[in-house]
Amino acid sequence: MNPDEDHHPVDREYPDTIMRVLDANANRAAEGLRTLEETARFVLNAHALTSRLKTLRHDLATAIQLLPRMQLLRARDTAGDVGTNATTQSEHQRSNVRHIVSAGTGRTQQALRCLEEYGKIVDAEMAKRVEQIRYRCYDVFAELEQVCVLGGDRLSRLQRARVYALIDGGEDETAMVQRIGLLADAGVDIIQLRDRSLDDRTLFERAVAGTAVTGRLGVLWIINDRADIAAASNADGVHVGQEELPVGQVRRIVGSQSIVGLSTHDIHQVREAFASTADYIGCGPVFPGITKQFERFPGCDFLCEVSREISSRADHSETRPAFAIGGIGASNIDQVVRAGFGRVAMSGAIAGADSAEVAREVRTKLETVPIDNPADMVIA
Ligand SMILES: Cc1ncc(COP(=O)(O)OP(=O)(O)O)c(N)n1
Ligand SMILES: Cc1nc(C(=O)O)sc1CCOP(=O)(O)O
Ligand SMILES: [Mg+2]
Repeated sequence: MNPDEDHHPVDREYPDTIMRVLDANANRAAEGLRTLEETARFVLNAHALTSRLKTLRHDLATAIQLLPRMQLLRARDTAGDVGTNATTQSEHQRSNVRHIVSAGTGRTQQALRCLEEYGKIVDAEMAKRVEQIRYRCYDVFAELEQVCVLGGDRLSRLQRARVYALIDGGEDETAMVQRIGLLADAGVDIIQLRDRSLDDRTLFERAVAGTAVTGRLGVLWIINDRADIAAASNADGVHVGQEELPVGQVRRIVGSQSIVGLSTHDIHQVREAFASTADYIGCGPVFPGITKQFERFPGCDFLCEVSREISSRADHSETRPAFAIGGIGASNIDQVVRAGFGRVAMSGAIAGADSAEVAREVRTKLETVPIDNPADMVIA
């Protein structure tokens, strides 16, 4: 349908008062949905939610087309609207993203209800469609608010993270928990459980124990390779490699509130990762190390390429935090820093008795590199 044409069977003129309510609330609902969609897209990186909000916005536009558009426009009288000056103090105050979301969801729901009630006078089909949209909004909005609290908190901690430690499951659970405590005290921001020697049940139990202790210590807890175990143990996220389950499928298992990390070994993989729903990338291997053997080392040249790629993208919502990985420790951290990296992941270097000193020394060097904090968002 050409939106400029008025296809409504205009066998009657509706009062301007009714048309003004419909016109104002159609605009209000569409604007509210767009605000929420932009939040899901640019602030929260919540791709599935973004597309659900977009579909709702399009369905609303289709329903509104059932109204006599010319009558709506003729009735519009913004200058004569006594409500335009009747603003409240709270309308001008949005201190954080969560605040924007709760204001947006509330406004949109109210506008949809008005559209539905007044729409019944003009077009019953339109009112019925809006009612369905309102019901769908309840679910999507509930999820959006949860992502804001949990996912938003995780993402903002990820944005600030510099030191990422990979650990195994230890001799037993107590030993692993002690190790986590020591690393957290040394300022490590993220800890990954990477242990391919444990059976699934033991890995799951270690993952659950890690979720509890890292939650208390304020450290992010990531499970290597296993989206199922990350989801079952309520970990903060999962890390996968290029030969493992694709990020989109991992996302289906862990949901939009979890962190998903992806390994990259060349600049094409980095660009692909930035176009995916991955929340961060590992870049390596930089140097030979004791944890894993490699045939090829993209090294510091690769890190320089990634740094250039990130700084060339003006819209930082199109990049992700990047952690250099592979053989990194106190002895070579200067080279990583010179390549422009302010974040690293380490395994072998933080496995010994001096792990806390290494973590602290590495962190001090990394802090000389500014890290982009794109949203710089306060999701309190
Ligand atoms: C932070 C981080 N970066 C890279 C990796 C490596 O993942 P992957 O390529 O899947 O190799 P494995 O660790 O599974 O052997 C990682 N685990 N963490
Ligand atoms: C598991 C792993 N993945 C890498 C990659 O480049 O993807 S490097 C690596 C080993 C990390 O341990 P260490 O710090 O002991 O070298
Ligand atoms: Mg892997």
